[in-house]
Amino acid sequence: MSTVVSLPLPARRGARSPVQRPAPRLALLGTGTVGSAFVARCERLRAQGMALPAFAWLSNSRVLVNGEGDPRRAVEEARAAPARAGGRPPWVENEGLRSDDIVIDATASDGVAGWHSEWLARGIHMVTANKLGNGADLARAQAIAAAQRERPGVHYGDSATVGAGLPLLRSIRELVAGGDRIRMIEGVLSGSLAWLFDRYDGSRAFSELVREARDAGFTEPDPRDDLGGEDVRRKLLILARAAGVPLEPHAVQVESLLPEALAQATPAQVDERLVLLDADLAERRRQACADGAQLRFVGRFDDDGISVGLRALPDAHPLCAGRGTDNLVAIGSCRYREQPLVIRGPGAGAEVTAAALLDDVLRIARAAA
Ligand SMILES: NC(=O)C1=CN([C@@H]2O[C@H](COP(=O)(O)OP(=O)(O)OC[C@H]3O[C@@H](n4cnc5c(N)ncnc54)[C@H](OP(=O)(O)O)[C@@H]3O)[C@@H](O)[C@H]2O)C=CC1
Ligand SMILES: N[C@@H](CC=O)C(=O)O
Repeated sequence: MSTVVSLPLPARRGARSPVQRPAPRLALLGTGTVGSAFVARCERLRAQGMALPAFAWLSNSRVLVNGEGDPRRAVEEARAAPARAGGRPPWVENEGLRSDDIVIDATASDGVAGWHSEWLARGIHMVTANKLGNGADLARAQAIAAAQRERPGVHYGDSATVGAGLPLLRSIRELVAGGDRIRMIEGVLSGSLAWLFDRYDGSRAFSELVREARDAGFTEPDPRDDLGGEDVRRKLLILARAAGVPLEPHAVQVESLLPEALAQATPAQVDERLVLLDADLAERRRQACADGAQLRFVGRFDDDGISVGLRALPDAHPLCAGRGTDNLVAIGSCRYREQPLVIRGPGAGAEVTAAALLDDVLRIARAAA
């Protein structure tokens, strides 16, 4: 067997040597469910021979750890770090990032989301699972879009923010870029609520299932963000804005599942107050069954408005077809006028979300190569 070795071509006389740009590095914010799954996936694929940028550092709200050794150990170290007393998060003063590095936001932090446009403006790419960049105040989403316009080679990877990487955002952006107009988006956009209402057959209390969904990593760090409709509000805003409709959060009518005493609970009180969900949901389920219907938490955007809430849908309704954490979303447009484009698949969980983050990282790294 012969081995072919490619030798560098001699530089042409007088030709300028290409400027050596340092290789992009990864900086991970968040070492919880999604962040640790992201590191595990990177290191698994790296061990299989995939070329991936190296980690510069990893950080949570308590500590920043150098990622240049074994990033899995760095995650363990970060997760074991003691609580930090107040003040700014550890990465703020010492992030040391340079142009072309890639920040991965695997937090649910509003403060971190406030930095997205700042990093883009500095030529640092962003990849995010955190929906508070494009799914919170319109001004913040517009600042992110403006920073991207001003730095055309700098990327904002947000596939993980809706459908945990299902090709929802991508499809909408491609339709719009092709001259289509999005007229309607309707569907089940919460993986945890999809799982809860798929499982909720009356044999177990709803609150018990919420704990299971939280422990499985399907809910937001605070499950009230799912139960109150906030998570679906954010996702619908992200989709609507991607469709070119610049909506403010208050434009979304949200029907929350949270009783007042649970909505007002401190984080430490949430677990014991989850039982307050049970009576109302048991009654809604009983009524739905009597009517030959099923409960589904649905978001809808169209020319008449944008809303989020629990619906009792006939058993045969297409939105009742999802199983487990499936998201199931219909997109109506000028092109898809008679029959909507339908996208369905798992919409929550550490593994799919970590894969979506890594897909975005790889797209950026390959574009930069
Ligand atoms: N779970 C899922 O299926 C999906 C989740 N997502 C999104 O992924 C994100 C992360 O979710 P998940 O992993 O479940 O959440 P976790 O609560 O498990 O982890 C959150 C992490 O963020 C860290 N963090 C919080 N504030 C800061 C800060 N200011 N600076 C640095 N780190 C900070 C926390 O650190 P500490 O431990 O020190 O508090 C923790 O490590 C969320 O935005 C969620 O919406 C998106 C799609 C699907
Ligand atoms: N909590 C979210 C996780 C993914 O975005 C959900 O339930 O869908």
